Amino acid sequence: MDKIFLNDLKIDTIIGIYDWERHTQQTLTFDLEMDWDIRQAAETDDISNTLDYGAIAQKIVNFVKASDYQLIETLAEDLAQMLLNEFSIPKLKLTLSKPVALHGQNTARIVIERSK
Ligand SMILES: Nc1nc2c(c(=O)[nH]1)N=C([C@H](O)[C@@H](O)CO)CN2
Repeated sequence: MDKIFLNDLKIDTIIGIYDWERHTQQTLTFDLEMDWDIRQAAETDDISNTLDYGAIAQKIVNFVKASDYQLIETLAEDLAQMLLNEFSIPKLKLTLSKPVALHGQNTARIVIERSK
């Protein structure tokens, strides 16, 4: 299957389980891999025959900015379900990365694959 990628989408939002995280925005990074057969779009050169990654990016930004989850798991799951409902994506892989300070500056990351 062909893939359409949307990588390195950085969005500030409220996320986390600790008191300070409930009033301080943090920058999350999203990477999205979407299954899509690109041949019809390539033949017609028509945006309506493909997944518009610009429209998808805008939906992700709006969704994440309005959210205030505690866990990255919940955000990833709800975001994936929203994308499957709003767009004709047959299957997606979503990577969500969050900066954390555990032993120096680290990155926590979650990767989920979901399909319709
Ligand atoms: N599996 C998870 N573990 C942790 C999460 C999480 O969302 N999923 N969150 C935190 C804190 O919010 C942390 O990110 C603050 O730096 C800790 N563990």
